[in-house]
Amino acid sequence: MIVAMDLNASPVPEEDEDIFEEKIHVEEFHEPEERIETGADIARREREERKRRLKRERPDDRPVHVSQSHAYDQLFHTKNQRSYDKSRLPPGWLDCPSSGQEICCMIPSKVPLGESFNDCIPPGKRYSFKQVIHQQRVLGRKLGLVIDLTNTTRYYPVSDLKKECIKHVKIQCRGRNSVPDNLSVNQFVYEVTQFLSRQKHSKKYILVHCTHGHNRTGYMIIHYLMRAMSMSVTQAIKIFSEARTPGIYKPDYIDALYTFYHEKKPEMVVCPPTPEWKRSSEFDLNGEAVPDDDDDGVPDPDLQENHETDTRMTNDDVLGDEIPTDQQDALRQFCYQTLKLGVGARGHTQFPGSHPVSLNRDNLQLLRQRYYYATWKADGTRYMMLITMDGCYLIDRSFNFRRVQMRFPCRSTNDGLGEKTHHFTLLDGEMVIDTLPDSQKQERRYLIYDMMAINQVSIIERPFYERWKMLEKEVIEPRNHERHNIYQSRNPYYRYDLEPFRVRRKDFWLLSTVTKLLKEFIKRLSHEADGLIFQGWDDPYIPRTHEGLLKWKYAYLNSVDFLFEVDGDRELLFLNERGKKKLLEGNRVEFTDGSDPSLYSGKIIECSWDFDKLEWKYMRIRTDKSTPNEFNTYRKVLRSIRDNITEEDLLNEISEIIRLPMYADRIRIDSKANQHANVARRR
Ligand SMILES: Nc1nc2c(ncn2[C@@H]2O[C@H](COP(=O)(O)OP(=O)(O)OP(=O)(O)O)[C@@H](O)[C@H]2O)c(=O)[nH]1
Repeated sequence: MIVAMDLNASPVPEEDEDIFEEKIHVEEFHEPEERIETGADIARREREERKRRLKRERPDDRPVHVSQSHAYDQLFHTKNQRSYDKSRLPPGWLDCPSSGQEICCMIPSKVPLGESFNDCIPPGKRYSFKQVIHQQRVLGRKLGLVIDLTNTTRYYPVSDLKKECIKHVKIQCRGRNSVPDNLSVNQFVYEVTQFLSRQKHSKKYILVHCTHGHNRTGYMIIHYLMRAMSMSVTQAIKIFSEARTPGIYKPDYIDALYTFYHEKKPEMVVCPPTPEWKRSSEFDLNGEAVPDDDDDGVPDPDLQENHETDTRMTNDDVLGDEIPTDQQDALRQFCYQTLKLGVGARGHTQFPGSHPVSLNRDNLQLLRQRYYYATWKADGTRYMMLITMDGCYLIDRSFNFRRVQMRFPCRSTNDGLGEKTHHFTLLDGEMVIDTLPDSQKQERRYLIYDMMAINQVSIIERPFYERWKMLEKEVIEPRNHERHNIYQSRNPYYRYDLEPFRVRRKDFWLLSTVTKLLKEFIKRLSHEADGLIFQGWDDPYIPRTHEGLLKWKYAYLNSVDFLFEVDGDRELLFLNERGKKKLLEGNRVEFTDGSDPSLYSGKIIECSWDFDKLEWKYMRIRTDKSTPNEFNTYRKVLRSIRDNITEEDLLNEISEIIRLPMYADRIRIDSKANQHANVARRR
């Protein structure tokens, strides 16, 4: 084959670049015109200048080594400068070792190139799926899955794999200066976990590849190791670098792993230099810098933006990372099973958390009949939280799961710290933002008020006081213990202070302290509170509406969440009834800030009742909710508004209750039991 080489032509953008397709598009469909330099152009120009400078100032003054294979790379690279031939070789590919050692059934590999690349590759260097399958078979391995992390589909036809009954999963990652995003990482870990859990009789292997099988591949495999096994980032990096020498060679990727897992990078950890086969491919035959997907030139603007930290926190901030839909379905099922709920007409789609009812003159009597404790009603955002070994999930009111990186060690059984972490422990609580009074510094805190499962065992039928005590002993204490003894733990580099929020168990008090709670404690809180919760001390956890779980709010804060719609000149308020929209006739809402109502159309708005004007008053948009309140809830709130139990009414009622013999007896029994428990613990 004769190839005309133009050694002076400027370098071509490399593989894995969507801008490549865009460029063709621009050239084909647009009239040539004078172009204003865009941000991307400037970045590209600066990157090229930097490369040229780098080349001039190579610190060790090494000559630019151009291997024979590299000459091949360049030959075809240059050949394709004009034609944008789909069979360009990725730079450095020929000399890059094909695959590494097995890590938990995963084989890190460079991208296999389909038969259409054969003209560009000398026979001994070919590495298509034909060779991959053969090489692995010689090593006694059968492939069952290929995870492809490249940002293009041009390297091989997936039909090569179908013929061999090998599943192909594409998780498109950009490479270049940015690490794979967190959703892609979650997808990768989920695919590997699912594949391995389905292995029955014969063991099958997973080929993981990006372009060269080092940075993106290493980043993903290390994430898997971190989540599947209990180890530190340093250990996981070492395992990968031993299996695929030299491992990850981009410092940003290594730093991102430490940051993600909240670990301090030990000083002894140094990023390996770029391998020779890669380094030489950074320069073309003309000595020009070649930008490519493993370029570590100009920082990615997206990454830079993430460093901005001085934004104020709000309760509407979206926390955590999206997870694959299939994984979410499986986790939803676990919640339903734990809470012993059948699958209704709407499947597992409804948020199953326990919900209090508003206090009215009737259910106020419950406080006399049953034994209650009280707490403040924290006004942040409601989440259930599912802790698993491979991640911790916040579950919002729309029953959506998002992954957050947190650590929850189990109570130690033999004094060794942090040996195991919780796995399928389900909690309920409220996320609040504490503002420290002096510095105005904000801290996000998850206040846990219930526990429904511990390490896969449902405990919803146990009385509340047992669940609450267990929560302290099994979740809070081990975490605090490890935090305060981190240097003796298995991972002394873990930094709890870098987690996205702090964690605390919510306190509950005897009814006799409600006056203090209302008049002093709530005022001193550093987060919002909008009333009180009365919790039955012996109650099981009741999913959805719990008629015995009572909330009291100041009447002016009693609120309903409506779906608001504007239809022509009509403003409509809707509620929910059995999954359908129900129009509330004859009700209107006033937007006190004078804003245009059409701005709120289609939104869920929280409204309180204006006693003077006898109409609803807009409070805020509920971004955390996708449906309005149930019609039934609305009726209860209305009743509570009408009954208008004032602070004075409530305190009078409580002062009578605490004088009842039933209440005093129970306190005596409880405090005796507590004394016994304390003595036993001290022994
Ligand atoms: N069970 C319980 N709930 C609490 C506690 N502290 C705060 N809450 C919150 O109180 C909420 C119920 O009160 P509502 O006033 O009905 O809730 P809301 O935040 O307005 O939400 P919607 O009812 O959906 O409008 C629960 O969803 C919890 O998030 C607590 O100690 N126990």
